[in-house]
Amino acid sequence: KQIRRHGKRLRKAPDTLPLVGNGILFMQERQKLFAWFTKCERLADYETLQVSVPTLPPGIVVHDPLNLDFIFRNESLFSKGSFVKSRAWDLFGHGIINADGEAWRLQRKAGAAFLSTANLRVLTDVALPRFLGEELDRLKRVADAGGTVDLQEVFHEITTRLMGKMAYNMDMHTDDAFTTAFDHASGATALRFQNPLWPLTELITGRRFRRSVATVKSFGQKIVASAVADRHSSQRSTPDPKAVSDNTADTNAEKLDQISGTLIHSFLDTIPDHQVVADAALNYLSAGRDTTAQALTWTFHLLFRSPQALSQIRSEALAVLNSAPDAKNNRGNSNSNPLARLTPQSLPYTLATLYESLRLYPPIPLEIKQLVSSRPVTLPDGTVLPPDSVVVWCPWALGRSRRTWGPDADSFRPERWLVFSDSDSTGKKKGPPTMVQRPASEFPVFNGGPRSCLGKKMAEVIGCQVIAAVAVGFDLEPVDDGKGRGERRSKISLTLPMEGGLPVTVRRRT
Ligand code: HEM
Repeated sequence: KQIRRHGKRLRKAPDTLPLVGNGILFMQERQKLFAWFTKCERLADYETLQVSVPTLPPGIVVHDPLNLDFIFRNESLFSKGSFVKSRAWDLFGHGIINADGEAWRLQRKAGAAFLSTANLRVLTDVALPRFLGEELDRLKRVADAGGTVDLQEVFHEITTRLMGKMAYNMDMHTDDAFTTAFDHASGATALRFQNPLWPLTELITGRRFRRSVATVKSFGQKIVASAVADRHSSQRSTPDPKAVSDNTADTNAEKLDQISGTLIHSFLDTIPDHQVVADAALNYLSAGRDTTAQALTWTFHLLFRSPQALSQIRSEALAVLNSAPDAKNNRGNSNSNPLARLTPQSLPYTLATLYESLRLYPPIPLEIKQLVSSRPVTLPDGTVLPPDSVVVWCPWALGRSRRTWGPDADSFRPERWLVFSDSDSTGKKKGPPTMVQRPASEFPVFNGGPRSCLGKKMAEVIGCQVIAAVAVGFDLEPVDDGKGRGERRSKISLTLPMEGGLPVTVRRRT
């Protein structure tokens, strides 16, 4: 079907071939696909382009922020649809990433309670300093032995342990069978979106995928069984976050224990079917841990090539660590770990660095929605979409848009995220900077509208504390494996893992 704007056919995306349309192009490896989306964005200058693949519904690639804003605001029209759900079903099942309606609402509500301000405070003050501290000790041991370590794996271990303890009250690690199985299943699911013949292909190559999904699902059941056992032993229901924030006399360990398992217990309180609870748990685990660990990995990849930014992060963090603890925020009580003072509020340059890295390397680099309406819908630019149309946007390409970000869109420049409200008579900037706020339609890295990411604040907290602590504590040097400091690739996945990890040598800083 031809899609039209103001009565005229939409321009086709570049490299569209007769008969096969963009079918062969979409099967390219993902780095080439990202480059192609970037090329589309630059050619289109915000214009909506048509894409087509034989046997699939008609599709468009969206670039205009006005269109994206409309899509976010009309979430009930532009949802996952059968196009996304059928491909993601095996891995995500009834979980929030795939769910609509009541099932989605319940999981979103439970997630919002889990990510409450009080819980994030325990994350900043207790849980993160504990698990980050253990990984910092590991880095020290590697440094003393003169060895190397995969930084991506270090970050993954921190986010896995955090989510494991806080959400499920479980001791989780990255070297388990679940992680390997999930990585494989995520890659195979991503391939389903690129290959229109996936049901046939999987008849031949799908065995490992099915095994991986089975391992993932059985891990979901293990999470549920552990929470049910927890309930029986302690007669526990959903922990009350207020009890934590109100009682400053509690020790840190008590605070963490009180909130541990908040998420899974609130699922068990509200969702009767344990299979749905297991899917919900697995979805949150993948949404929370992989994205954040990958964001940290790409941030350090960028910092290795920008010594000036790295040194600014170190100065900022040292100034915070060397200043008097902030009694008002209770960051200086005897319970507090100094790492707890490394927060997004105290580290504006570090937060800007995280955002700049997310702009260039968005952990969810491609988004696909489907028009679920029995009637055509007109986008703000006049594009008339027939029912079932597939709508695609590429945060990877939109983050590199020169029209949105300026001629230096390809450059890593954290300063672009900071504004100084005050400058002296010589024009020198005074006072602390504030973060530039970009609408989700221009910076869709955390999605927008009612289904925007629930964990943005959690990601900011983890990002700032980890980046600052690692930068202050260590000199890291990427291992010269032929790739050195050059461009790195992402391996096939629904998210953006760095292919081959980020191996580094480690030296302690005094
Ligand atoms: C840098 C880190 C992160 C990035 C870039 C990110 C990005 C996103 C994006 C793009 C979506 C929409 C995906 C879709 O189309 O379905 C999303 C959804 C979601 N994210 Fe995040 N995320 C991050 C970290 C987190 C964390 C730490 C959590 C905490 C558990 C989290 C929880 C969720 C949840 C629950 C959803 C589903 C929301 C819904 O469908 O209502 N995310 N995230």
